[in-house]
Amino acid sequence: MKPVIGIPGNILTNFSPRYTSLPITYTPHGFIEGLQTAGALPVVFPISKEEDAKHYVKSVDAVLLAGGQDVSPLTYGEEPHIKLQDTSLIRDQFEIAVIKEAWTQNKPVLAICRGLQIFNVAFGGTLYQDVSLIPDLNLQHVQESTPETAAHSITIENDSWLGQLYGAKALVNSYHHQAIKQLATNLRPVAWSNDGLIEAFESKDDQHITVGVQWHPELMIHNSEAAQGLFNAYVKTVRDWKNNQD
Ligand SMILES: NCCCC(=O)O
Repeated sequence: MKPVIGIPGNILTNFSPRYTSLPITYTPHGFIEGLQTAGALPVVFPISKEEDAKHYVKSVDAVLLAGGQDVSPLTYGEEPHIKLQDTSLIRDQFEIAVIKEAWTQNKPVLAICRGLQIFNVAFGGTLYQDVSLIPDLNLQHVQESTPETAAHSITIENDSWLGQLYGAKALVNSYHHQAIKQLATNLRPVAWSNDGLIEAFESKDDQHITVGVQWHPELMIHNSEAAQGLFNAYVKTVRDWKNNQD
């Protein structure tokens, strides 16, 4: 059986000047294609009431958290900095409910870019609202080159899921202006950029399968075996985990 992977979606309100009153529920296609190529069945969860999160999570084998808007600082007790960009509090609230349910139901989670950031916030972590607020920042984290191009290197913990996949070093693209400040206590950092930003985390305990990455593998799947390899490895992990549950 192919594993079913739920992706909390987003709402596009301005997809066409002719249809301004026709909001569209969507997720970027790279996440769909990466999972389908890896042998999974992706489904999109529409932004919904928080109490519905448990039903959505129960209906799938695993979750993928996609990229998108900035996480609202109201979710981690801060006021909006002047450099904060577009936010969606209803998306944040539903995704936090999905994340907590996935943790409670012990379902694997792959969290990408904003997904990594909101997973961290869901369990009490905080964010830099803009990378310019980070002391000693010296890398381009919003790359000027095209998205399928790797922009900087990361150093990876050997003793981690990502380390098993990539080894001690990898090249990644970079499209984020927010970043992890305080990491949630149930997570451990497993990859860093050369200027010290957390580029990936995993769960601290052995019971939960959680992988968060700050880069965008879904934008590199046509150009990088390593990028599609992340989706392949995640789907294999979900399939193995599912077989162990049966
Ligand atoms: N907008 C939130 C995810 C990417 C970023 O940090 O810019």
